Amino acid sequence: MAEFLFHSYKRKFQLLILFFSLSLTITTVVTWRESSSSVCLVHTKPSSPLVSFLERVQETAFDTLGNTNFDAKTYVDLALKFDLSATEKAFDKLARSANGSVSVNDFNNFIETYFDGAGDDLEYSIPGDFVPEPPGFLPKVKHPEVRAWALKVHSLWKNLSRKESTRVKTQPHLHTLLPLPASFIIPGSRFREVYYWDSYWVIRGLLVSKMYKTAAAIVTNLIAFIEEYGFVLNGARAYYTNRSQPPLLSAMIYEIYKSTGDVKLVKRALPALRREYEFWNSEIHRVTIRDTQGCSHTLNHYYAMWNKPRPESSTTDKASASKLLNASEKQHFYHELASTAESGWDFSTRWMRDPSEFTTLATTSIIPVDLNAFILGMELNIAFFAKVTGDKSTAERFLELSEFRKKAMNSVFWNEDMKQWLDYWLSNPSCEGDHVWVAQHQNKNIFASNFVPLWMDPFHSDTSLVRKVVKSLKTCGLLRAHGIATSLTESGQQWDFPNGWAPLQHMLVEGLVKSGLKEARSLAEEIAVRWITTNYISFKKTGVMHEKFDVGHCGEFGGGGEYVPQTGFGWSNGVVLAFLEEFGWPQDRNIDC
Ligand SMILES: OC[C@H]1O[C@H](O[C@H]2O[C@H](CO)[C@@H](O)[C@H](O)[C@H]2O)[C@H](O)[C@@H](O)[C@@H]1O
Repeated sequence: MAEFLFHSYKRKFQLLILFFSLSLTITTVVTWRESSSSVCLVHTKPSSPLVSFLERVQETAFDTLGNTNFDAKTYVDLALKFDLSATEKAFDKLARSANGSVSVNDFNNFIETYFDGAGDDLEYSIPGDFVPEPPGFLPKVKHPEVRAWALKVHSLWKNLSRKESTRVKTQPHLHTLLPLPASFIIPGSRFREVYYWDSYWVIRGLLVSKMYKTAAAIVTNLIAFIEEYGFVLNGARAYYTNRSQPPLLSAMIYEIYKSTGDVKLVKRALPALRREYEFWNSEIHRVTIRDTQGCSHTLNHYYAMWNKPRPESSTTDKASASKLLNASEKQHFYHELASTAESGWDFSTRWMRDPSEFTTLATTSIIPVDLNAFILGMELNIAFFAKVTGDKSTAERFLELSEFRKKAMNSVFWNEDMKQWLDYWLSNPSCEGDHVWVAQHQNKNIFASNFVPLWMDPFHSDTSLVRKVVKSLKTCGLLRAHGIATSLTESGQQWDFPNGWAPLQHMLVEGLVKSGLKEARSLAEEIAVRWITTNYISFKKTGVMHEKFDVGHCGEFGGGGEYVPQTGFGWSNGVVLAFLEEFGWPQDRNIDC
């Protein structure tokens, strides 16, 4: 009887939810996530037949070629030479052994016959606004060696600039690469497509390089995502359509506008930004929490519309999930994996209930400090753009929203003892309605993200607050010989100690600088000098720019995580250029470890 009632209630509720889902701008399928303690709804996007097929190819590649030098992403980036049904037929005809492998020879022949290589559907394109030494480039960099290196970093935009081959547009069904209206800058190496949050720091670098058109082209692509999907995708691939990444599009447009005064761009972007704002505030990303005074606050969390292995890491995700017992636990874990990828911090102990157990990832049960700081920034930027375009009521509405969020962040995240903003763990899964704030649920572990609100105007303009935060940043253990560590936990995950990431250095440094406080600027410069030095020394040793660095060892790039360290690298280049623009490099300052 109880079971019957539960299922009939479940069906009615499901119908209700389906009705509401239709009104969401994103079309998702609603499924249930059941665990011993709760029943949650999970919104998921359907998979594309091409992506599902390429996952099978990836699986066979893994079984056939083994783990050495294996990168799962390569296989979902392959482009078909013939249509899917012909390719699938040939694949199904391959002779297999009991474990699903085929002979290396047969497999290689199949790949060669039926596919273009990963990245073959992209072409190098020298940006039209690139010049070897732009007039007015880095006027404060006087040291000849540093200047020569900065010019090399600037010239890397040529290596990282791509446009899609026309086939992507004319035969999109053969590609997982999504058709884009303009050319773009990629992060580098295996990341051969445009990425969302990486683009912010790429654009910061492009602005230093005076490449305004290249910067605007990137933004054009991201706006096109919103027009097509209702949000900015993690990256330009069919397998990234189930999630976004940290929302920084409005910040990109703000920076471009500041450099160019391009009102036309602002006008074009505004409706898209409002749509993006709706996406981040739709049911799946929204959490309501009541504070100790009884005030209700609305904040946001990460939530991917996916509960299967991530196609670009399918073999890895299945292996990680293998210790979980049932299908529902696996689905739950896959949902958390994809939601963590939405955070950009994939992966980190920050998101794990038990830092020693990867399968305890619980990102959707956390209200993250940095995400809410980014959305606060979005509210302020939309208000600013509305003002620029003469839309007074929108400007007022978004300013009011930013006030609400600031209050919410103060109530939910701020910890007066630690002088940091702390992520908040929801006491029950985020699917279960309103939450009541309790002090023990602030995550007391130290992460660089605990300082990200400083990047936002309402926080860095508060002098007494900045003084406290500066003290905390200096003493909390994150400040290392060669930059700010991501966390204090050495887990082997890439968004943990001892790795330092360019975006984290930049947000903290810029927040300190913007406060206008002398002591904050001097800490900012100290961090920037350490970071520039390690980037430079590693470049001298390896000839390339790296994706992440080991902040404990001068000139050493970072490691850990699920793929080998990558080079190129968009955001590292952007941050080095932005730091050199801000602080310069005097002739008499050595650059050495
Ligand atoms: O292939 C695994 C994951 O790779 C990406 O994440 C990492 O690289 C991105 C590009 O530089 C970066 O934005 C992200 O912060 C990194 O952790 C990708 O974004 C993930 O979705 C993907 O699963």
